[in-house]
Amino acid sequence: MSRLPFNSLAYALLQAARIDAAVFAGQSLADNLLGRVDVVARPAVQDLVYGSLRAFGRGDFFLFRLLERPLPMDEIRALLLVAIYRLETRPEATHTVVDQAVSAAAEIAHGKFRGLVNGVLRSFLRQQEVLTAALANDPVAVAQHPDWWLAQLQKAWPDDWQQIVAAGNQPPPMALRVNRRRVGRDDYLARLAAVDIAARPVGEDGLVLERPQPVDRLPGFFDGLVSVQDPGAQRAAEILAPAAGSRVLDACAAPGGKTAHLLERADLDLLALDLKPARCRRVEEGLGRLHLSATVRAADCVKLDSWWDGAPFAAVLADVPCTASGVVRRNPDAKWLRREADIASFAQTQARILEALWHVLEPGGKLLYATCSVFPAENTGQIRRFLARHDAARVCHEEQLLPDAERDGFFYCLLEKRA
Ligand SMILES: C[S@@+](CC[C@H](N)C(=O)[O-])C[C@H]1O[C@@H](n2cnc3c(N)ncnc32)[C@H](O)[C@@H]1O
Repeated sequence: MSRLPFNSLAYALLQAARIDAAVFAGQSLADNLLGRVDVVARPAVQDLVYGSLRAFGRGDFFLFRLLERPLPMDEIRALLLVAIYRLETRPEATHTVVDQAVSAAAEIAHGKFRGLVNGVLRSFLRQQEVLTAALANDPVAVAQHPDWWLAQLQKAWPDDWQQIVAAGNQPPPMALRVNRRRVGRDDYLARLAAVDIAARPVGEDGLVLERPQPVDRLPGFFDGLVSVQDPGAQRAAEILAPAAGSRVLDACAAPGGKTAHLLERADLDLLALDLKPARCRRVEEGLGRLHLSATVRAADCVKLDSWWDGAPFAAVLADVPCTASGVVRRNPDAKWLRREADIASFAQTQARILEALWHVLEPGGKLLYATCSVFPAENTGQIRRFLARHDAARVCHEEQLLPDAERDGFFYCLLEKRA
């Protein structure tokens, strides 16, 4: 238990350091690590965690030069990274930040490292200009992505890799999907304007907000008028666009953003599967808020015997698990936790899922393969290998979205099974 007041910077720094340390130990932010933080401090902690992890390559560069010997404690290293991030991004009242970091250090390992934290942060402030100039020669520190990741991007996207990296280092934009069953997009824009929230249309149902907002500020959110969803993710329902009344499978559905979008656009006989029961509950909660309905089941979509009744589907969405290399700004931990070999391992899993789902698609039916990755082995490479195995498969549409100020990075390939 910490004795620090929940609204103090010291508490926020301490909690952010503990979460960063958990990430360095292999845990994912997706495991709701922020849930353990007092709700008063959560926005501040979230900013420190996401910001320091996005900038980890930079912070690590500084620490390597500031420390005389490696640190024995990951929580202290994380505290220094978080404090340096804060000092760099909000350079006012730097001495207060140092003092608050020292108070946070008092809560770790019986306060043994208070002097070290004080000394390292004060050296950082003294040497900040020189260290920042030196950073220009270190590609990992400048790009804030691991070297193998940069090499993959440079090979796949020789003209665009810098844009991809820059987008990955920014805080993500916040976008909404207007529930067209309940409200028109122009009407909803007017409702937002009435509460001083500026937004612009994107795609068929989307709105990008000028500034992120807590969902309780969004008119009608709890009544299902809108959902938070990236415009890149909204392309799935736009591309698959199953006809009203058709039998549709969403095979990797949780947390259910694309399931809901499909149902907002047409009345469907939709089966939503996900491997994990807890994640299936999130699909159900989302559908409940939006007043939509589908059959939701926890199942491994590859094991057809466990869930398939033998009746084929007219449309299948295969939004497969992937490296998430197109959405690093939303999961800044992922780029540091992943290893290069994960690309091949995801590609194998994806191939197994694609193979199984092809089997349940009716002749003449359409399957949309989707990833939120920018690595070709999971995208065009995957499809090329699939086409080599299946003569009846035809590509109707393919698109690779690269992350930018408006959208996350996604890949889509719409395949038709020739009758
Ligand atoms: C990219 S996410 C899906 C996002 C979702 N379509 C949405 O738009 O909200 C991939 C999901 O696939 C699930 N998954 C992974 N392997 C699976 C399998 N073999 N069968 C069913 N679901 C699987 C994961 O639990 C995860 O929830």
